[in-house]
Amino acid sequence: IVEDEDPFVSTCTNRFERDVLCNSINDRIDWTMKLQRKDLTYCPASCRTCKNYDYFDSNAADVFGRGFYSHDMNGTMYYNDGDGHRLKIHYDNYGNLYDEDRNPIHDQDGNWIFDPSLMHPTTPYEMQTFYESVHCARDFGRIQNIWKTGDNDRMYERILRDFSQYSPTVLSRPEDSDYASSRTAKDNPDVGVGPWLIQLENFLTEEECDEMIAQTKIAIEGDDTTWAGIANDTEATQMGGVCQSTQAWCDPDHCMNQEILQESWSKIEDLVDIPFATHAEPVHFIQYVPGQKYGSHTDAIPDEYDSMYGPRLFTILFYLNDVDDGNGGQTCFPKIERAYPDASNSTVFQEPICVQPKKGRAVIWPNILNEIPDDRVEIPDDRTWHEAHGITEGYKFASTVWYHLRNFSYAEDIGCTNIYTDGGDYIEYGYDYDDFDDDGYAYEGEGGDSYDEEDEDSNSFVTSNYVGHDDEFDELPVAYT
Ligand SMILES: O=C(O)CCC(=O)C(=O)O
Ligand SMILES: [Fe+2]
Repeated sequence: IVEDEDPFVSTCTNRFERDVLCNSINDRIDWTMKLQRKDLTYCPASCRTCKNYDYFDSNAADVFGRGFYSHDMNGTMYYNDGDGHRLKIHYDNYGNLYDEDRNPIHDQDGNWIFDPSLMHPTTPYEMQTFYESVHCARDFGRIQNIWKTGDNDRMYERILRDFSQYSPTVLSRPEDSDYASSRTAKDNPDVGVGPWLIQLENFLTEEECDEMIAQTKIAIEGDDTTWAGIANDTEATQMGGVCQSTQAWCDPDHCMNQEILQESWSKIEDLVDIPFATHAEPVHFIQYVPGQKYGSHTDAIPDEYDSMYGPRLFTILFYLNDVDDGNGGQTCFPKIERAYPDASNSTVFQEPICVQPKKGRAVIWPNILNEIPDDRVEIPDDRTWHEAHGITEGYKFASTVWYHLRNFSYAEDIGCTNIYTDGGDYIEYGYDYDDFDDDGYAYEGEGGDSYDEEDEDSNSFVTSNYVGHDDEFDELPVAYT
């Protein structure tokens, strides 16, 4: 039973929500502990969330055959038998109903009354879905957005104004920004029009870059990969071949705590003016060897939009080593419009904007639009799709910092970021029925062997982040004149 002092519970004033709903969830959590999810010892995030799970409002005459059941505001369930009797009732994991003395309740045909809407999820997949939808639902009342409409533009403008030490270059900017008024696509064909895209030089020091490379290698090669969502070549193939690099997340307990990297984190926090510890995802590392590339994709993950921690506001990509011009490795933005008038004043399109990897260089771009309607419905910015060209020799090391609209570390603390924190497990447990046996238990071992296109809809992380389609390139940008 939950404790009143629990801050999560105190927001749930209705005993029904607290005791009936929360206990029913807790019952189920036990036997899914093998999934290594955090135990749910408190009420779902808020009463608002609980209300979505108000099973008991309906008149259930059709289930009972006669009479109906109901609940009072204290959360006690009643069976109204149609003969004027109102009995307290209970139910079990299978939705079977019991009277106050825990005897089965039968309908007039002698069948034990059962309500499927009360049935507990039976497979880890169902459990996981239920757990996440209730426990990890967005809580509008208590979890605030860190940005409002306009903050997106303001950040890039502030970077241009206040961070000359990084020699910022504008690769693209909104048509109507203050900055744009002095430069248009016409008089500066190199500048893209649409989303912000800013390049910064020497943002990370040599030492910081080397440390990140060292940490990337530890995450990829070492045993200590507790927080490493490694997507290797084999899995890349399963992901539709888009992401053919080796990737890992910086372990919050080790990698993120490295002394030398504290300076990097604080520089990033100064740059974007949003708390790093709360709103940034643990840093993501990428290693490329010849033959590997990263196909066109967006860093915006649709399923995150309604999540507790919200979408990725922007991406800061850091290059950790130099890659010579001729050796590939560029990050390109094929959808950003870049145009200039030719002799006859009609519009000519240029090649996509590309950035060459250079040690310490950073590029920053938005993943959501400047407008945040109602301060709650965020819109992904589809213009910042990007791809990384393959390299022809050596290595390319890069890292990405993703900031979220809402508090990521809070969501992490209460077990609501498992698509990240379980790392490689997201494939093993990746919402994939095929990974569970008939009794609903996850198969031992590697898992992830059954990922295929059909699973896309049910596997939010893998598909929405990594699976892009080459025909994205077929859309010509809209002319800008
Ligand atoms: O390596 C690059 O240039 C791009 C990496 C990237 O797009 C990502 O990590 O999401
Ligand atoms: Fe990306």
